[in-house]
Amino acid sequence: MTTHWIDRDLATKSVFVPVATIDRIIVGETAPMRTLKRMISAVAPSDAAVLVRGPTGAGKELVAEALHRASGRLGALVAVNCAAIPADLLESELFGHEKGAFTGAERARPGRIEQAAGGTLFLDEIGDMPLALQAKLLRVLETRRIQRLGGTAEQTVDFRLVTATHRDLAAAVEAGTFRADLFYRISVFPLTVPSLAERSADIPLILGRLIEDYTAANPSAEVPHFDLGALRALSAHPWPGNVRELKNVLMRAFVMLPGRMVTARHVRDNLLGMEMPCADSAEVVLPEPPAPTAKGGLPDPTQFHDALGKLGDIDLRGYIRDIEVALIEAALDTRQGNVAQAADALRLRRTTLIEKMKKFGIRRGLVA
Ligand SMILES: Nc1ncnc2c1ncn2[C@@H]1O[C@H](COP(=O)(O)OP(=O)(O)OP(=O)(O)O)[C@@H](O)[C@H]1O
Repeated sequence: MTTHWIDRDLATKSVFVPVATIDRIIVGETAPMRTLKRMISAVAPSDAAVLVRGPTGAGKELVAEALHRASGRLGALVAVNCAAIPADLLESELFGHEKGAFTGAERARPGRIEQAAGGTLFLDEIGDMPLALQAKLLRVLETRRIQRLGGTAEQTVDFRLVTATHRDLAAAVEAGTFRADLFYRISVFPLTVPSLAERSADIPLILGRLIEDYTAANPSAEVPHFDLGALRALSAHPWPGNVRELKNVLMRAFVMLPGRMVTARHVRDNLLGMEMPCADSAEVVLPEPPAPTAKGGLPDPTQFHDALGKLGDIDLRGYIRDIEVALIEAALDTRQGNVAQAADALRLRRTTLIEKMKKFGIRRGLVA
């Protein structure tokens, strides 16, 4: 950690907030994500300006949300995407305007900076802010005072600034498109969100959270189940669009493979390659039972010794989950969706089976 991060605000106000608060917002347990969350926890309670860097779709906005929620600030989190608003409108969007300030300003309107009073102002894509506006923002950061367009009175505003960019701002300073003084002002505490490829071991966890979010918003959606091979294929993908791209892949799985077992081939051909899955594979694909078998057709557990020798490693929890899902679905299929009979067949209590079905998103036989 370099000392230029330690400014007065940070030194006097920083208290670590529990990482649990941040864990609820940002999913990820790999080393770079744990480090990022510890840094968020350390800086959140201070007033230090945070610059969030990272590739597109990696979760920079989520970091801003985590910083705000963990800050204890009672005001709102106000987000402005500097790249999405035309340059000539950005100034009035940020500073607000008085009635008659320009043609069409029929009413006075507070700006986004005012709206962030007592809270956090999140300026996304700050690297796209026009130079003239950069000078005005710098003045606000130095004086903590703003003036609406067409107004004469100044007012004091207390907000915490979080900015984000996928650009190399130091290079933009060199090129003369970003002010050096503003760069130092906004990057008191720089945070970097790693690309998804740098934390591919987090993909199953992130996928789980995205599925939860999707089913909360679409309760009747049938959840696709990713088998071990599918998870491996996802891990091998380079993810240029990061978590946003993973989210798109999952949306395709909900549309193309609802309630089905998703395999590595599905991932490569249908979800990343965008071919429609074959109609003849419309049924749930159960793993091939290897021979010789014990217990009336189920794989003999002694075979795992040989298999593991060849494989080298295995995601045990993922593999056991796939087996559980496949057996529960098979039991339900053969009992025409009757949960009580399927529970008997699996020697489970009915309530235990229902709990498992809810956990895995298996809806067959459950009353909505
Ligand atoms: N760790 C994560 N866990 C769950 N969802 C995530 C995670 N990271 C990102 N997402 C989701 O991925 C999507 C993209 O994230 P976000 O908008 O924060 O990225 P960004 O880096 O700000 O993108 P951009 O550079 O385009 O502004 C969002 O829907 C977000 O909720």
